[in-house]
Amino acid sequence: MTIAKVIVDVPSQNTNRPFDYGIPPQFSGVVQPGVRVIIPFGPRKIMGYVVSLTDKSDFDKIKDIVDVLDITPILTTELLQIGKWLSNQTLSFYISCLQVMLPQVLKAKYRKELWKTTEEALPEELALVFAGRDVMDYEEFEQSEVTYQKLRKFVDEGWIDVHYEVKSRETRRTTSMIESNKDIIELEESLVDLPKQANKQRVIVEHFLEYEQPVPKKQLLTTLNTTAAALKPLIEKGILREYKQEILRDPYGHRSFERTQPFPLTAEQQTAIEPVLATIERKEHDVFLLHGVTGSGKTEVYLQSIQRVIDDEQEAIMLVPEIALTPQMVERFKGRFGSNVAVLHSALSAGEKYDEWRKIQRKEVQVVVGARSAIFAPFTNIGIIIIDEEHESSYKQEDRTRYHARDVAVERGKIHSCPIILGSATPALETYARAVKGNYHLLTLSKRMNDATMPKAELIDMRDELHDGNRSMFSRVLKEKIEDRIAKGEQVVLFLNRRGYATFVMCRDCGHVKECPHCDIALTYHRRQERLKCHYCSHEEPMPNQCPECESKTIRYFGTGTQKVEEALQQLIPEARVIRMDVDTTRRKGAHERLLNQFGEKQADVLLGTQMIAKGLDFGNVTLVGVLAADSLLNLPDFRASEKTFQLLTQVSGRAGRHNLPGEVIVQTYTPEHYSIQLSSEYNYEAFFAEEMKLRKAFRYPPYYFLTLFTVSHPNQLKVQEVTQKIVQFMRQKLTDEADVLGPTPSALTRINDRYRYQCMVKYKKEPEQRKLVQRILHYYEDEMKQENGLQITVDFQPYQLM
Ligand SMILES: Nc1ncnc2c1ncn2[C@@H]1O[C@H](COP(=O)(O)OP(=O)(O)OP(=O)(O)O)[C@@H](O)[C@H]1O
Ligand SMILES: [Zn+2]
Ligand SMILES: [Zn+2]
Repeated sequence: MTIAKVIVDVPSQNTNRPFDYGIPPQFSGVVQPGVRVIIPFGPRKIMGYVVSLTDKSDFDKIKDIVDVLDITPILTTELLQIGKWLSNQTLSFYISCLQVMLPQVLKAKYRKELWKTTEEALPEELALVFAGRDVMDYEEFEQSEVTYQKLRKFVDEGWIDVHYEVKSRETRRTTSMIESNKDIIELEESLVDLPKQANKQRVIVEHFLEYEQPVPKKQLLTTLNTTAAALKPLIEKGILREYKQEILRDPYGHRSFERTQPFPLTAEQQTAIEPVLATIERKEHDVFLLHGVTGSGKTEVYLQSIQRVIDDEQEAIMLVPEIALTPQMVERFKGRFGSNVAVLHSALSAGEKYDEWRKIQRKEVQVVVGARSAIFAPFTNIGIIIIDEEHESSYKQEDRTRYHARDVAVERGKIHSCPIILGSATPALETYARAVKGNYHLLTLSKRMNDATMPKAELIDMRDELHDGNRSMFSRVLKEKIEDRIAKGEQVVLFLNRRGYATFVMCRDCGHVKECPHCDIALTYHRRQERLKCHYCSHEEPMPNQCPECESKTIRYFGTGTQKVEEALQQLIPEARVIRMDVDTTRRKGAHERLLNQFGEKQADVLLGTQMIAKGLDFGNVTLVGVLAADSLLNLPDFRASEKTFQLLTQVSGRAGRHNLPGEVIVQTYTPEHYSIQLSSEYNYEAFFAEEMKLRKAFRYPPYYFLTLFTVSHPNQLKVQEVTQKIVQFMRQKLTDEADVLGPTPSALTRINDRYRYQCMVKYKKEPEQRKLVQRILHYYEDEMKQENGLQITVDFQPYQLM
């Protein structure tokens, strides 16, 4: 094998295929599929991934690989195959699909430099910026007056050249180790040879006479209460040896986890787990939907299924939504499987993530618990993949490679011939429909643990409150019940949906709302810095002290942020001890954990928060859950709005009465008659499913139809309209009559970052030609899309964000 097929690190249509490179003799045997290499590409050197080896190339002249970055492949052959599949599924570039599977630090960083390529004096304009240097940073050059056109000209004329230097961001942490370099007898002899006054050296040598094992330098010096100065002569004389050993950063290293034993399963759990265990045993692929009400013991079923896989010497991937990856959750897995677990989530630093990933790669663990991207864990012998809260939209990646972790799981499950468990109290409509049809295997847990009942939910019509003169954001019932729990020493969870509840700034005189100058969206007021920020671009500005329209001084912030709720609650019930959990209070590392611990230790009566507290929390003393504005999600322009509302209300309600004390839920709403609010308060998933399916059928939405969403953006509004119109026409012409092609429509967020956005939505049942057609569109616009700040067309074959 003398030729490597390489996917180069250039995401574009023309380079979206393997390129052939020769393997020079010094790298033969080292270059294998899945390693990263440095290759010449045009005038520069870049990184690429070897995807296969071959003996023959169709090209006469090929260049050689310059360098190899990995000794062990970082992508398994299976993952290379998954990458290819992903690229076909999502129509993303192959290179992007390979990179999405790897930790951040393994993606190369390039330093761009300008090199002087002549001995002659540079033209004046250039000489000015180079200021006597031969090499300069490209970024610095960009700050200068010289235009890109001029740069181009200078390069063409041979004065200067653009150089790329590939830098790996990979960092490894090492520690110094000390070991004896002699056998026991020689050591004893050296003891005799030591100068009389060298007491410290003597102590060190005696240590190694007693203990043979290598020991970390730091530890050695502290236990023997000595310094490096005493060690140095011993190393110089060759008695001891110092070497570097890699240590993996362990984000949970400072914590010890109490080991837990498997519970004897309840009859329901037993019935649910049996078919899963049987599938593991037979090494078969199957997809299970574990539909279990909140608190029914789904996690215990996961844990025991994983245990079986470990006993079989296989590996397990456990996905949980990012926001549910709480310390409590990690503890449950670490508690059962100890150091056999790697944890991957976004709160870890890039280095920590890389080290957790390497534990998987080096086969030091058999289990990974992580958010979406953990689905690409480089295990080679997977025995089960579990996705908890499978309905969560965070399993869908929303940029570049628009994959859904659920699809990747099923694909990997087929390759590894292993079962998949999708678990939820409120499965996605698509998933439940598949289970009903028999494509997935339905398992049900209908009862809560310890015969606890589902908490009784009461709907409060906030319009009545207003009529009766209560202008506060707390209904009278909710206030009374909070006071009652505080008196009894029980705890309360208050939930506020963040979406649609940002605090915006409005003038009370003229109604003017302060919007972002670059996006069609109201700015959000950030109290601590007294500034207004846009959540879509980075724009920010100070809070104005008068209205820019009418100059009135009555400009105020509106809306109900968690901060405002906290203030209102403190006014209403001054004795309440409140812990607020939102993006602001949990930004600092470890803050999340600290706040939850405080609540668990009953240092507060009320836990007030956003989505962050809706899932995964298991506190026995919580007997009341209050939902402040149940309908805030209902009004989003999204066909899944009702489904999301139902899911969220069910999740939040599930936090109450989980152990011995009975729970209660108060749901405040302006639309108590809405079916998703009604049915969630009755915990009736089946009825909700039936109702929602009728609507989906009538309006031709998933799961009855598939959707493809094109989003076109450009700084010029006319241009966007024109391109979207063309796409609509083309798709209408080429697709069958069965497909609905809708548009061009302005997106719900019509302008982001000074770019206008329009969309075209295709609803269809079966269009085998569709991907080819989309590819033709992308090809057609390729040149325009390459221009900086030019046209952008994104295509999503499974859209979740419709804005
Ligand atoms: N077989 C069992 N015997 C005794 N206790 C159990 C058993 N299975 C689970 N539990 C306990 O019951 C409680 C609820 O279980 P668990 O959290 O697994 O439910 P869940 O369905 O995952 O809940 P949710 O979806 O609401 O997070 C936990 O405290 C768990 O330790
Ligand atoms: Zn005004
Ligand atoms: Zn903006």
